[in-house]
Amino acid sequence: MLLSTNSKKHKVTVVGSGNWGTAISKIVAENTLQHSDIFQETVEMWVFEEKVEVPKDSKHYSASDPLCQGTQNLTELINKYNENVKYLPGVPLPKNLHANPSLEDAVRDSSILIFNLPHQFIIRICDQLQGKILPYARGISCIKGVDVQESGVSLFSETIGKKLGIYCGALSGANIANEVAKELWCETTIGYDPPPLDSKAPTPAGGTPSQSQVDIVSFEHKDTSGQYSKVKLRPLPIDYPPIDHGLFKALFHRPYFHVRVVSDVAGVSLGGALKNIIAVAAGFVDGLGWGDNAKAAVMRVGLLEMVKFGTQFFANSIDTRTFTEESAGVADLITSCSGGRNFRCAKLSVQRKAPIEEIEKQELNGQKLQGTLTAIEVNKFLKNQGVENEYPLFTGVYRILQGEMKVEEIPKCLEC
Ligand SMILES: NC(=O)C1=CN([C@@H]2O[C@H](COP(=O)(O)OP(=O)(O)OC[C@H]3O[C@@H](n4cnc5c(N)ncnc54)[C@H](O)[C@@H]3O)[C@@H](O)[C@H]2O)C=CC1
Ligand SMILES: O=C(CO)COP(=O)(O)O
Repeated sequence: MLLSTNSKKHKVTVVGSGNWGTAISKIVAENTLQHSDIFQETVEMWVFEEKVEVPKDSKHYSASDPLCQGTQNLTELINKYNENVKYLPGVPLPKNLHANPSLEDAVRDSSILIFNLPHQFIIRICDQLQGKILPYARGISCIKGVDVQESGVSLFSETIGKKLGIYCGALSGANIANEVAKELWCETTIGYDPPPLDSKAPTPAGGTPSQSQVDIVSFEHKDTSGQYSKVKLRPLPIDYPPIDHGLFKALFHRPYFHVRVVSDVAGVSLGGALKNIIAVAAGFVDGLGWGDNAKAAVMRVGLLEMVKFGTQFFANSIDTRTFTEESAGVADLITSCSGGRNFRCAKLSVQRKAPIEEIEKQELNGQKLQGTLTAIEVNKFLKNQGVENEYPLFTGVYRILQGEMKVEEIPKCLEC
């Protein structure tokens, strides 16, 4: 347990409750109990409410239980059974995790916000959150995707930060949610690098000002088009424990979930987004029965394209060693190309000769692929930049998804 002399405790909310959203909520709720001197024990998990039936093979199913009759609100089922019977079935959740269908209520008074939902939904959620969160909250984005707009591409950690006026870091790694939820050992990477503190702020006995002593720090986001936008970062009131690398380790590290905290938010975010395109390619070649060598070749070329993309478009903010040295890079690429959903659905789409969107609907029970959308979004950006041909694997995946290229042509496109 970390010792704290601060009078206020951090309240933590997880925005999202899918497969990974629920697994991360479990981890965080275990840690708020363990570190109850710095965190409020109850963790709020915002749930996009939907009607769900308790499956007949669930251990909770009983013909005499009114909650097992017909469809019920997912939040009620989660709170009654301490299990997300739809998105993380069979995994007991801590009792201090509270499923909340109201976004506004879930984030009220939370000083730490964890964003964990499919990337296509986050912008709308941020719009709904504006003015509803503590102005001095800090965020961590677990989202794997990039935000492509007319002006350029930005990381979701940046987009969230800009839209909500807060600082937001990122968490990503080789973390297939079902394995993590079963407490099988793995590693993850957290990127957190808030802006330098205002040196004019009063300092204790000549020391460096802590986050809580600074009035307002403005920091700049720059997207790939070179556009700057200023965000005023509100100070954390002095009575909270400071939010730093140590605090995030306390919040996320578990004996089965090993956390490394780094400063390279761009590397952590981009690695998680781009590897999903490569996992789709790996699934395609595996679907043809081409074996592990072909898959390894796709991964090699994909890793090079990840490094090139980071160097070309995020030169000022990225450390591309994150791709080769951290869980958020090569390790995530390997696990995703071995057993991730993007890989599995792409493989089935080739085997069944069916569009991948159809497989997604048939196989994932409401879970969402990120690689297919990301391939389309990244392609739009690369086209705008006039460099589509410099990324043959990313472009090949896009063309296959559009029906403009055959999976069998992947080797040809990698040689050109
Ligand atoms: N599942 C995994 O193994 C891992 C996933 N990730 C990443 O974490 C992020 C979240 O993924 P998951 O939690 O697995 O999600 P998921 O793939 O399970 O998606 C289902 C979630 O989307 C929500 N949803 C559906 N329609 C919505 C709407 N209109 N508005 C808001 N939410 C809606 C559902 O309520 C449900 O919570 C993604 O970016 C993913 O790439 C990262 C590591 C592991
Ligand atoms: O990101 C993941 C593992 O780290 C999961 O990838 P999928 O979304 O392809 O399952």
